[in-house]
Amino acid sequence: MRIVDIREKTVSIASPIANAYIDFSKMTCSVVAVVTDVIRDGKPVIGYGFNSNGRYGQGALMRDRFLARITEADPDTLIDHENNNLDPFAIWKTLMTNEKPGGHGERSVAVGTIDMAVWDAVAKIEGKPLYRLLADRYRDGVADDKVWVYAAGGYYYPGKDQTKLKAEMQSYLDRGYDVVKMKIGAVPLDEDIRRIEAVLEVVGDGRRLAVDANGRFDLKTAIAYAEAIKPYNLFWYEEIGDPLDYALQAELANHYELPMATGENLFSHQDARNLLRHGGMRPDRDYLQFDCALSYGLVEYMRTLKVMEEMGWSSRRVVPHGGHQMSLNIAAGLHLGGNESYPDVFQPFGGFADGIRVENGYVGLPDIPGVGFEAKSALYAVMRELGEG
Ligand SMILES: O=C([O-])CC(=O)C(=O)O
Ligand SMILES: [Mg+2]
Repeated sequence: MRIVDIREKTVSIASPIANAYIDFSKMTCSVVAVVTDVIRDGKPVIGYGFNSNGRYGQGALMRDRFLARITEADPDTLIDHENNNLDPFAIWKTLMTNEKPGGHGERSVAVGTIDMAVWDAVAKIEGKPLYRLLADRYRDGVADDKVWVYAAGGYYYPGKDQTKLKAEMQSYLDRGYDVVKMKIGAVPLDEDIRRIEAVLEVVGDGRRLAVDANGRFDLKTAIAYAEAIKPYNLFWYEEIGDPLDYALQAELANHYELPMATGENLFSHQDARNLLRHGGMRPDRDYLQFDCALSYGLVEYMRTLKVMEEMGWSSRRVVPHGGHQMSLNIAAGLHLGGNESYPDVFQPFGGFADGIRVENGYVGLPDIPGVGFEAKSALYAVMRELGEG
């Protein structure tokens, strides 16, 4: 058994949307196909991955160094002999050969994307949905059969008035979501408050609305927003200041007792540990949003979950960023608290399997081998073109 080829391509996920920090007018994403010599149903098993959103495609790093490390390795060193399968941990170690510690940036995205494709292949070789494989291997066979998801959107874009914002949020509720999320921080505070109040007219209760500042605020602005939104009792207040400013995050706990969320721009278990050590995050109410696709993949994610456990955090406090099926599998298989969902943005990468409806805020997973990409036809068309083309 061996990996015979790894292919990558960069695709556009550009759109006119903007958060408080960036617009997505030039956003790209990498798609990876790991082609194996294992035959299932008469065809070679191909694992697929993509790099979530928010960081650009990583083709250059993959082509320059990561892909060759795998294709040049002795295939036998990449095999899990006990399970007669590929070994994602050995593959990860090979990918990270001669990489110094620290400075977890773009390479974590390149590795996270390849790792997703490897796990997809592993689950396909084993003939199980990935969440089932994860539960069987790491959680005594107990998987969640559905995952809590919230609808993320509420972006800024040209010409978007409150009528459109309200219609967007109403459409999420109509599609079965209980909690929605909107962007804040790109306009003055009083204007954001009017936007929040407009959305509250739709969702009814602050506990059904989360807000995301995308790391925009300095401490003074962060506190001003905290004071202003407190009366609404929102679901969470997300990524308030710079993702690496743990002191700012810690100070906010002195000004805002309600739930906060952060972590989507922390890309390693060491960074996650620093957040938990120094960021004042509260395990009884706050949420962590690490995204495996951006942060060295599931192999590293397991280390992050271990760090959390050692520091007294339940895995149920993690609701990953990224709205992708990989995190949905991790959520169901490793017992996270839920997953983000992008019902409308970042298509065809956002969203879950075709034909599985969200009901009362929960979504099920397709019963097919792998991550489930084949059950999302528009996404699978992009992947298949790379893997089989
Ligand atoms: O706008 C983005 O970059 C995405 C984001 O923060 C989120 O989904 O939480
Ligand atoms: Mg966010």
